[in-house]
Amino acid sequence: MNSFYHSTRSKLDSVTSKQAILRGIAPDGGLYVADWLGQTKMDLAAVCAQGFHQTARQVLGILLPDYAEDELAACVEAAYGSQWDTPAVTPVTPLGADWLLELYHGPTSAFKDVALQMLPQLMSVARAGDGRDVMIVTATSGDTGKAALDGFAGVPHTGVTVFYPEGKVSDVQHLQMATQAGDNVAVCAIRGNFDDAQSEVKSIFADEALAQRLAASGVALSSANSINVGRLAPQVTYYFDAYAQLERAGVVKLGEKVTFCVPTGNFGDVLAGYYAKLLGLPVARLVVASNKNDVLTDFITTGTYDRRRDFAKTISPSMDILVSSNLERLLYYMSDGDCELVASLMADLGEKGFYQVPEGLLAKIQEVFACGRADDDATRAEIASTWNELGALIDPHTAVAKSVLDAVPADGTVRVCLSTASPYKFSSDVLAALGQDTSGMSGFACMDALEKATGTTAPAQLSGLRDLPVLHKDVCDRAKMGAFVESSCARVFL
Ligand SMILES: N[C@@H](CCOP(=O)(O)O)C(=O)O
Repeated sequence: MNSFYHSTRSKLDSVTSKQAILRGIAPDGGLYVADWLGQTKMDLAAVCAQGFHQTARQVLGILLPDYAEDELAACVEAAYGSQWDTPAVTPVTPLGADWLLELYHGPTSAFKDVALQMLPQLMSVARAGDGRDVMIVTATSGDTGKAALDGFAGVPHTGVTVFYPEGKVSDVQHLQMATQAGDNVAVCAIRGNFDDAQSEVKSIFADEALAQRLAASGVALSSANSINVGRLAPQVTYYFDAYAQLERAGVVKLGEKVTFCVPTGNFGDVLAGYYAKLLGLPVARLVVASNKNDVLTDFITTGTYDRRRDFAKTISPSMDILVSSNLERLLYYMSDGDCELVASLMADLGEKGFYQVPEGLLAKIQEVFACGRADDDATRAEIASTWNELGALIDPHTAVAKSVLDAVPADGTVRVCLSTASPYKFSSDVLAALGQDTSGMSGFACMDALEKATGTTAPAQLSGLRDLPVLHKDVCDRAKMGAFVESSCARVFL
């Protein structure tokens, strides 16, 4: 069996998983995919009898086959250690009749930590055989940025540059990034939205002249976004581990199907669930939950992906995305590897702003994926009812998913709602959703009031932000992002 990755848009260029991780994105702008995905299955009975670490080693062993077992074992130990506030890493807890998969127990209080505590380990192993310095260039709508900064800060021969949309992340998300210390980090706000940042980052990766100038100094660029297969693969683990927790608790019988509801903008988190299904996890449905930027929900309903719509700023900012990168991978797998089709759909998206998939392809997608949307009012109502009726304090992204899950007709399956961030990253919106007047209150006053109102405690890494100096104040236009990356490389590596 071949164990290579290639682009979603062409099969000509085969690379190992280490090379795919180092590159981040394929040279033709496609995303790395593997035709052998799904040929090797996880042993579900074994998964149910073991913990998160062992499952992580096995998932990564399948998805990243050119890493040696001992390399992966070391990566897993380093990624999932005492920086997590629970040894379970991603515990599953009851949520009324459903279940909550808590993904926010890592150092930056968001699900991104599961992959971004791992990616620097994977990158370091891959880099050892390559020799170049690596600058990680990342676009964020709020959570990926801080998780990438935390993961890569201080990693030898590696730098990290993060771009976020000015004024479009929460106060806490902003401070998490703006206070990040480290000689190898750079943070810059951009005038625009997340899509502007992500599109420009992709243009930077495709800029051959820039690549040559950097190569002359021994520097290569890579990505910490879910376009990088090294970001995606670690996220598969928590789907299996959640299933194992439910099986051990007697909630599901071995082999019984489970539904997962995932709040998603860039489609990475829910695609990891699809990878888990391909690796043998009994998945009934993957429910895609959108906020007002409901381009994915429209697509799964109609087969037309149309980004020509107003970009909405919502109280779930990490999902404020209209160009959803990882859908490209799903199109590849669901079209049985039709690179030509994927390339033409992506060309349509770039040139016309929309594409329409063939009916048969849509039907295949709808067999696996359900969808729904929740606007800000529904999100606030869900935060309030989940707290008042179930005693669970959830963040706005989780509330979007919970609201969507509540609206999906019950089919008798056990249902798991992915909880992607700590509510304290969005203290003022969560406090307001609970009915408190937050006018005139600072973000930290809201955090304190939320603790008082609920008897819960903000993670120390969030409440401690108030004592840290702001180190990053750069703001630039989209057109200047390439120059910012180049100057970051010069500062970090030369
Ligand atoms: N929701 C993300 C946006 C980028 O998505 P990614 O999963 O591709 O990194 C964020 O919070 O930054």
